[in-house]
Amino acid sequence: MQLGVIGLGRMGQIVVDRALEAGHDVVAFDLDAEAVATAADGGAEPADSVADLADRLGDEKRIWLMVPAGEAVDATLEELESHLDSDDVVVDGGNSYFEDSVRRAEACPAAYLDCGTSGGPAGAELGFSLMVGGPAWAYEELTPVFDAVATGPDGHERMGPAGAGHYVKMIHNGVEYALMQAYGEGFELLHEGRYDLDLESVASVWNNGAVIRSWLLELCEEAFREEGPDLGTVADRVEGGSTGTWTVQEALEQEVPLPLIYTALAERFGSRADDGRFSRRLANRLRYGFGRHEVPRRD
Ligand SMILES: NC(=O)C1=CN([C@@H]2O[C@H](COP(=O)(O)OP(=O)(O)OC[C@H]3O[C@@H](n4cnc5c(N)ncnc54)[C@H](O)[C@@H]3O)[C@@H](O)[C@H]2O)C=CC1
Ligand SMILES: O=C(CO)[C@H](O)[C@H](O)COP(=O)(O)O
Repeated sequence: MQLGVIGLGRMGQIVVDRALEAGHDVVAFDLDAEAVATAADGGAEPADSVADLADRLGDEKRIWLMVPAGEAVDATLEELESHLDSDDVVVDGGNSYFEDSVRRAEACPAAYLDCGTSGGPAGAELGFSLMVGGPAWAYEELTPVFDAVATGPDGHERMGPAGAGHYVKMIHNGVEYALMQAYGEGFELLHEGRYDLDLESVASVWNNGAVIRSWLLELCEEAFREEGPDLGTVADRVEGGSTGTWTVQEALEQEVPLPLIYTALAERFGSRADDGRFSRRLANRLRYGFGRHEVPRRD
């Protein structure tokens, strides 16, 4: 199959490489000419604009977007619009908000597949896990490409109509936040606790048969190995947060309690206070107010 890929960053380049490896023809475009050159070195046909990519694809276009969620997706779709008709299929493989995907599916002249993608750049060799929403015929049409980009036929599934793919991926990320928080808390107690433990070796033992073994735990083991048992210079600050925020917003709307995911998100936001948490500083001072407890003060 001939596939157009727009967005050739950490994730898009893997889509290109895996599609090429599986024998598909790829036409590639990115705003960054260097990224296009890298894709061309790997065997893709380079395009110098969205319109050029569309022209090179001919009839029955199959196009995979792997650009940052938000404005970049809308801008790309706007450029593509006049080149698309109802026989064409556009896949958005990024972390778009599911309601944006529903809106885009309604407006797009082509069939639109919202595809939640999990596995990250580290998933290049194994392949991704793909959660797809949109028309069944378009999903079936793109199945050879999904087989190539995912771990294989078991690594992708149609979740339902428009929005369902990105909805499932949003909640996947909420779970990711909670799992990261749980591992973080466990290792914090081990680190601060009463035994002098080698955290890399704890993670390694847990990864060998323990109930809580997982890829995230393998990444904990890697972090202790590469950064050292105290995590070296790694800062107390966690970026990102959009997908977790959407998950919590949806939970509030559906009145489904998600205390773990909410707490993980709140901890992430809390980590960004450059000047220390105001609430903790006030609690510190209040203990003096009611108990005359000593107030630890900063320099
Ligand atoms: N990095 C990760 O672990 C994962 C990322 N995703 C999602 O995949 C999408 C892409 O992520 P990454 O590859 O990590 O980002 P990235 O920042 O590495 O790459 C994005 C690429 O898109 C290009 N781009 C931006 N606007 C463009 C436009 N209008 N037209 C053409 N190219 C444009 C940029 O030049 C860049 O090369 C995002 O939605 C992200 O949330 C999904 C799963 C995992
Ligand atoms: O989707 C992912 C992993 O599954 C991406 O790594 C994403 O960027 C993480 O989300 P956030 O920025 O909200 O932490």
